[in-house]
Amino acid sequence: MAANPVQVLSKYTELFGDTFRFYLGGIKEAIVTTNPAVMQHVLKTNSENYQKSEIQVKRMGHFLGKGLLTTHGDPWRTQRRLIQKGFDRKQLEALSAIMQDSLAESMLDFNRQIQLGPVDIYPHLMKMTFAMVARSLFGAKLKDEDIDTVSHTICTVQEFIVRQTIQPYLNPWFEVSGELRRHEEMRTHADAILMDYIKTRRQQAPGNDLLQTLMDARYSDGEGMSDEMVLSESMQLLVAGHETSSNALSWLLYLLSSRPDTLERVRQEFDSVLGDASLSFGDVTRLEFTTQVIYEALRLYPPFWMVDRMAIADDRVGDIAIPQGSTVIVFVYGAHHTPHYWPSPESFDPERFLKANEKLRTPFTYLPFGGGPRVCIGNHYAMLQILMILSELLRTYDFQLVPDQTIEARPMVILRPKHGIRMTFTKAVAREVPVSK
Ligand code: HEM
Repeated sequence: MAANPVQVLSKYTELFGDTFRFYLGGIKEAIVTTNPAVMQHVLKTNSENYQKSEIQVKRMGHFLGKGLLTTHGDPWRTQRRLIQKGFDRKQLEALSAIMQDSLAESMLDFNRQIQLGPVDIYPHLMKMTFAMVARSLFGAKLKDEDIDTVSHTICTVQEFIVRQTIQPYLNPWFEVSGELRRHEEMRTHADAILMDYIKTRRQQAPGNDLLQTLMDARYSDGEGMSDEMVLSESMQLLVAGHETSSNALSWLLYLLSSRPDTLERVRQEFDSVLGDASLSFGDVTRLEFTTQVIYEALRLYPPFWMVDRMAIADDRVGDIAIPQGSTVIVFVYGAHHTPHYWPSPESFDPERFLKANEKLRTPFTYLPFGGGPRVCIGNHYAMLQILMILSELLRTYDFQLVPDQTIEARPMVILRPKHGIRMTFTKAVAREVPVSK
């Protein structure tokens, strides 16, 4: 189970049906479900009865303070309403320029790396997406070395939180050995870097970035967020946004590398919609086929392979009792691979996401971004980011998977490629494209 929970839970789903119980560590009751009605009930219809899991609230809260990821009830609702504005259509239009500038810089670095030989795309894409999210938050002037420090801190602290959670018996040791303190100090250092940008911005002209949205937001009493709150929410957006889009992009490139026909159709769509121009938010709805391809990649490899909740009070869905204190595991990967809802679930078929098929789909069978009121706040941003990076990579390079490597998913918090995904990039063969969009 610890080595590969996705494999074990998929097998149990086959054996015991779409909703079954087991006991975590022999004591704590967990209900695993791929049943759309149960998932909808827990995430949406009766979401008030469910809180986020301990890992998010207690352990992440210790390092990240209070914010979207780590709060419930009214405090969460208030913050969500304010922050939502940062991801609306108008703001995403405005962010497109910052995102493109960040991408141009990342592509220079990527180009240097691929000249040296085959690369594992995962860390490179993570660097690209992290820089993009960081600059969308703190603006174009965010320095490279600060991005590196904050990114390193977030990765290290997140791994530490996972260790604290899956090996809870080591927690006393983490305290006495100084490991906990060392990670707290890293976080304090990263905080100080970002706080400097916040304080400086308070004295400067407004920017077009998410930091500005956070600073301009007003509670119902007319007060704005404190600097500490702005910092906490920024850090939580960085945590939530840093490994998800890069993960999706890695699996997407992997899938495309062995499907030349699909790849060619994607390239043709980029050519006809963008010409030789860069992608911005307004182009997204016109990239219909590429969006279907991304959705299908997110179905096969959902970065969050599960979403968990804890029941505050006894509850019931149909004949399934959910006792107070039990954990419900919404098994997203399992739901995405259920033959009943997804015929030949292991095969790659973007046509499943044709607009005409949308209405035929059972609600809550496709949950890459979660569902209900806590659905991913960055979902449109993520799609924009994936399309932007994909369009630049395909415009610049041809790519091949390095032969004889084992590609395997390792489901930790995120569905990472266990041994990486090694690819060779070469200059793209020149194509005839319209001059501009
Ligand atoms: C392909 C990329 C992404 C995927 C698959 C993804 C997936 C998810 C999922 C499944 C949830 C719900 C978790 C739950 O209900 O417990 C979530 C929440 C969240 N995501 Fe994303 N995400 C992505 C990108 C992003 C990005 C780029 C950002 C920010 C820039 C972001 C920010 C957040 C935040 C703040 C939440 C918590 C929302 C709340 O509780 O109100 N995500 N994401």
